[in-house]
Amino acid sequence: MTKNAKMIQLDLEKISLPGLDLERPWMIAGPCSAETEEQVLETATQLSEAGYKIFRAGIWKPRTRPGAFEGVGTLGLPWLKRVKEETGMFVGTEVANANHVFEAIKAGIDILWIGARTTANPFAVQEIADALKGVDLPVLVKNPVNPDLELWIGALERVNQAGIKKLAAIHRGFSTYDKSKYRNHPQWQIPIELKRRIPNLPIICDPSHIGGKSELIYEISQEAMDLNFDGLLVESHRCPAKAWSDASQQVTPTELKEITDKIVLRAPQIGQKPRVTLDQLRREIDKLDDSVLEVLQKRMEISEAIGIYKKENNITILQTRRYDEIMNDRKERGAKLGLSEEFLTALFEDIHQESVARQNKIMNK
Ligand SMILES: O=C(O)C(=O)C[C@]1(C(=O)O)C=C[C@@H](O)C=C1
Repeated sequence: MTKNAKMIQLDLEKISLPGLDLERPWMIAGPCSAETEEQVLETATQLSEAGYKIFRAGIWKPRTRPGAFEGVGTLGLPWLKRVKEETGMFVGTEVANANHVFEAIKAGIDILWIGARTTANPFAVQEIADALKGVDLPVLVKNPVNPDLELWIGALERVNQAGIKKLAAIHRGFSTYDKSKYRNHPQWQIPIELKRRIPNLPIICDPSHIGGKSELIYEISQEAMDLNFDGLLVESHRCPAKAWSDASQQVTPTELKEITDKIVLRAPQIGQKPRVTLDQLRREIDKLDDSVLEVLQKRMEISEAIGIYKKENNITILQTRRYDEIMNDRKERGAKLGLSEEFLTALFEDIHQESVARQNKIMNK
């Protein structure tokens, strides 16, 4: 990701729903999938009683493997209509093709979103964008499954160019092959960079898909709020254990209420008073970062010297045993300093990659 990449201009309007003042954090809650009319209505009623105003339910579910529950399809749309009529909630669902868009609009759905697997496919996004021409609904675009910010921005641009101005992004984390505590790694730097490049674009976090487990929803939601996200899209089911899809990441409406009540909302702007100390702290960080840069530059110089030695002596660039030794030692010593293993792994992986790249240049000069 290039940090000095251009700012993106989107023609955006504040997201609004008739009669609803969207306050931070906007909450969109409901089951992963609409399963039965009764399950939809009961979950919505419980959520509405807990104070939530926007209901979500998946009608069309792209599943990884065939044979899994793929959603009830258009059969579920009248159930969402009943949710609107009986609870007064607004309703939202995911669309993955033009037909879904037409059906959802016909059924009076208030909010549409594009899922991660769809965002990864520009043809599919363009088809949806074309189907949305002339529509004035809020549309949310999830990040693509792979950590590709340009692809995410491209999807937002396609929808915006179709005339959708009530646009927001949903951060649902990124697929990884590595084992981690997350189902989809948050890679917070990507939504942060999105916010930097399109400052007026609201971003909602989907802690259910990032965490993959109900126990992680609170900490991910809190982190999103501390990063000044605008809202949360959370999966909630009347009985998570019996859910037909994503059972482990759903919470009951009561549990969701406990989670949201615990979230601390911090001010997005820095006030006048703490400014002095904040400025001082920032100067200290500036000085420390100078030292970090100097150390990195010195390390790369040494790496280049090793590169010359390797070239002259016909030795391969990659030395896995040494790399392993470095990783284990830095993680062990870093842990004693209170630095997380995840952070150190990513840091030393990046350093090693840059070091290898420099030696590669020398080798092949
Ligand atoms: O020790 C070496 O051989 C180096 O070139 C240094 C270094 C590193 O940057 O840490 C780089 C490449 C190797 O795979 C292992 C380690």
